[in-house]
Amino acid sequence: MTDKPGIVITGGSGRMGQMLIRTVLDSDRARLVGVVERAGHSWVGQDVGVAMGGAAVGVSVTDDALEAFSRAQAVIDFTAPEATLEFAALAAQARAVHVIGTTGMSEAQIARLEPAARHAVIVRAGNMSLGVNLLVQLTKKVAAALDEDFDIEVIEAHHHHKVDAPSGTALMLGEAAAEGRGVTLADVSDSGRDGITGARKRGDIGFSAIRGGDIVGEHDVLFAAAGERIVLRHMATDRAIFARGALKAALWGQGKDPGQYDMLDVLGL
Ligand SMILES: NC(=O)C1=CN([C@@H]2O[C@H](COP(=O)(O)OP(=O)(O)OC[C@H]3O[C@@H](n4cnc5c(N)ncnc54)[C@H](O)[C@@H]3O)[C@@H](O)[C@H]2O)C=CC1
Ligand SMILES: O=C(O)C1=N[C@H](C(=O)O)C[C@H](O)C1
Repeated sequence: MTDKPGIVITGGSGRMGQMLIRTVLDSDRARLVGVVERAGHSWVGQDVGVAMGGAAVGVSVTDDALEAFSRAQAVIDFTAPEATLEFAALAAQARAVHVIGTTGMSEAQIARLEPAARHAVIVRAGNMSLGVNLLVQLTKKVAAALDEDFDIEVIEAHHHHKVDAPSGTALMLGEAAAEGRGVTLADVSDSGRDGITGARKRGDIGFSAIRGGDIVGEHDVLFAAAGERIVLRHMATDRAIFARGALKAALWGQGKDPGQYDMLDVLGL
């Protein structure tokens, strides 16, 4: 027997899934007790170590999420919005901490997490890295210090597989800028510009998205005024930063009261 928390990874074959599996297997603070994939996925039924091209690790990939969650203390979930909502209900049923890295959730989908959070700990963040969460706080401070003479634009770049825009991180940075300015992001958000858009509106917070190649994730917060510009930048070069943050969140959540938390809570920022 061991008292190290047992962790289940959902979406195990994905870019983040595989990074999370390696991170948990390498950790001396947690155990990998399950890996979940979609029903019908070629990995289901295989040992996950073998499926990843290496030696067996004694954990079979399953499509039975509830059975896997019932053996775990935490579920780390970087999949897709509707899958994450299903997993939230099941993780709550199993009373497992649910760490959500999935982005692209609508406001309505986020609201649907609330019932699960009454029974279990949910830690959700569009970016689990220390650097980005620090950048969130810096963005809030700079936005609070500057007036609307400075146009704020969040510019993000990601790999060509990414399906959502603006990125979850860009939205976190936009929210931070809006909070610093004392406004509501929904009232001032300007994304997806194309065609004759008209001049930039004073006070708007803009979003620009680049998609290409294998870019892991880059985010600039630009404060542009007449005669000067400030740029706050984070560049991710390795997905391990997100996986390490997610595992930290899974461990931090043990024994916490049910509810919704984010990485600022986990990192104490
Ligand atoms: N919060 C953070 O720090 C980060 C968040 N992300 C987000 O994580 C998510 C996944 O990103 P990637 O790994 O690049 O995508 P991916 O497409 O490589 O992986 C997604 C995985 O989820 C699986 N999946 C989908 N529906 C499922 C279901 N119902 N049951 C079980 N598995 C299911 C897919 O089969 C796939 O293996 C995206 O929303 C991305 O934006 C990515 C990196 C960092
Ligand atoms: O899809 C990704 O890859 C990433 N998604 C997150 C986001 O939407 O911000 C975090 C990171 O930038 C990588």
